[in-house]
Amino acid sequence: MAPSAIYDYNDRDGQALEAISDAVDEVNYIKGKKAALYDDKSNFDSEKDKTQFRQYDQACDRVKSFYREQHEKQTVAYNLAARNRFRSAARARDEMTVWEAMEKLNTLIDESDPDTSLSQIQHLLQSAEAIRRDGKPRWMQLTGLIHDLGKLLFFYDARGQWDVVGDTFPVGCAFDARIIYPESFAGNPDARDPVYSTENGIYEPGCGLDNVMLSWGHDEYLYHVVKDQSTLPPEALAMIRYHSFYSWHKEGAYRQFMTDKDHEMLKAVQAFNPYDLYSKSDGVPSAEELKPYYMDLIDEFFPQKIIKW
Ligand SMILES: O[C@H]1[C@H](O)[C@@H](O)[C@H](O)[C@@H](O)[C@H]1O
Ligand SMILES: [Fe+2]
Ligand SMILES: [Fe+2]
Repeated sequence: MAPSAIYDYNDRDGQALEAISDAVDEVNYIKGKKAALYDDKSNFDSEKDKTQFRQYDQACDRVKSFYREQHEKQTVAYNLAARNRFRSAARARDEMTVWEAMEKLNTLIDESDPDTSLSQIQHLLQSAEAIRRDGKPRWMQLTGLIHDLGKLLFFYDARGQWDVVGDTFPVGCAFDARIIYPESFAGNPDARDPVYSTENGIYEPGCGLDNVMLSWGHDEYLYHVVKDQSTLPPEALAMIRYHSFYSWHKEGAYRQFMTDKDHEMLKAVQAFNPYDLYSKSDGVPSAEELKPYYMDLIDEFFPQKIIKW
């Protein structure tokens, strides 16, 4: 389908189709959500083949030097300090609506991303629209819309992009070889620490991902914001918190730390991932046209409207 056709339902027959899509959501809820959530016959209209995404060996120098810096600086010491700063900073850093946050984020160009040079608002709308197009529940559409809003951290309390964007990985245990550019961890002092460099490091097998410290960035930050201020379900929180943890959700690393609940959440994160990744080659959505639909969706799950960031 040509990109222009994808957004047809926003034009002439928009209202009728919106009613149908609402009804489909309703049914999905009643049916117990999961069947609709976890089927993976995705029907993306990408011009780009799926194998052409995340080709880090062919990525430009900007991406490579981003990851060198991130892998050298994300240490246990840094992660404890970042979490302390986050907790002690008198909330809030800022107060604004979700839509205002999307607009604020729009000036950031993500240096870690080899697959898109679009603005963040466009990436968020592409993800949400791909989820909506597949008839997924409203909470999941909203999750697509907001999943990268944690990148706002860049404007508040960041040392650079290296502690905001990019893939995440656990600190405090050995860096797995399935993380992209694993060789760049040689410059991280934790790789030579007698405890942090062991397979389980400071963790116990089966301790649960809740207890594993993932490299600080947009996922963890937004998870806390959304957990406290929205009515989104646990699957949505997991999609937000773990969407950048590719060595885990895509490559199968760090499975020894998981609990039964983490296995459930893994399915949700994996169901979300194609919408985040492959929608990057979809047509560019019109923020103005889509705004009314998503404003309603935001109101549904963020009761107090003005969010503390
Ligand atoms: O470059 C991207 C980008 O920063 C995304 O927001 C993040 O979720 C991905 O894991 C990463 O590969
Ligand atoms: Fe992200
Ligand atoms: Fe994303």
